[in-house]
Amino acid sequence: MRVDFTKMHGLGNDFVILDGRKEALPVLDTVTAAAIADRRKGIGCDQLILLENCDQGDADFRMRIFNSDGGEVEACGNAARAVALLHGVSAKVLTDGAVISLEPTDGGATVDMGEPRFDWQSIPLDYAMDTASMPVSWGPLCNPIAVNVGNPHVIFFVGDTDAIDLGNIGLEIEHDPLFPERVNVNVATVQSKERIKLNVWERGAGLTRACGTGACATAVGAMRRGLVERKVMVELPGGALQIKWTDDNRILMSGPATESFRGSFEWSDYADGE
Ligand SMILES: N[C@H](CCC[C@H](N)C(=O)O)C(=O)O
Repeated sequence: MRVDFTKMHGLGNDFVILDGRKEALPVLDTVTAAAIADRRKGIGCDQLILLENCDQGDADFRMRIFNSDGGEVEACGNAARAVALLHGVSAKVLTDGAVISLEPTDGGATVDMGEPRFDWQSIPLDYAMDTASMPVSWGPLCNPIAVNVGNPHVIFFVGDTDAIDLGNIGLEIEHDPLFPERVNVNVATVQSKERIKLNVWERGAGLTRACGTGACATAVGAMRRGLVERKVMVELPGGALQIKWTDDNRILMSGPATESFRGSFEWSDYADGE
């Protein structure tokens, strides 16, 4: 079966988007997702995004998210903006993490990512702990905050995020038994009450040029510690996102999204054993 795709990115965090809403696609399993996402033998992307029809409540459609390791996860902020641009009009989208609201803007989108969760069971952690100031450390990284913004994040605030070799320490923290569903690792520097500099090691994808949910989690974590205002710019290697934590406890993320190209592939070239 020949399948069409759209290649997109949000600040360099890139996606292959498959739209199964008009024509049902074959079942997408972990092995096939990883093969399509593979940058050497596949099309290559940080996350594979699958759009599907859904009859759930007020959602217009469903967005499924597969990291480049093939694992299906709950949330992807940059992909949400890309899907908003692709869809072209406002929409409510069902994800495994929450029903999110997409609002296309000129060259990007604003996404209501829902409410943050801070209790240790919602991150989740393996045992009870104060998620606002965790008494743990890995090398130079210590005393993080943990937030779930649909997916799990741990955030370290340091003096200079670029001085931390996240490519070396990220994998160890991602797979630490403290995080039973693994974790996205954020290392941030608060530059002012309105600006944060951030690098992210993503669960199931490694270092990426940007991480929308990481920007959301880091901004809310910094706000929770009183380090920044409730509207901040988060500067990632690929560019900046505006994050706002509203008075009614919603996280609003605004930023660009870009369509790179469109193409098609033979499903059997990537499916396992088909
Ligand atoms: N690696 C993340 C999913 C993608 C998040 C990131 N690409 C974003 O823009 O939010 C996870 O496993 O939770």
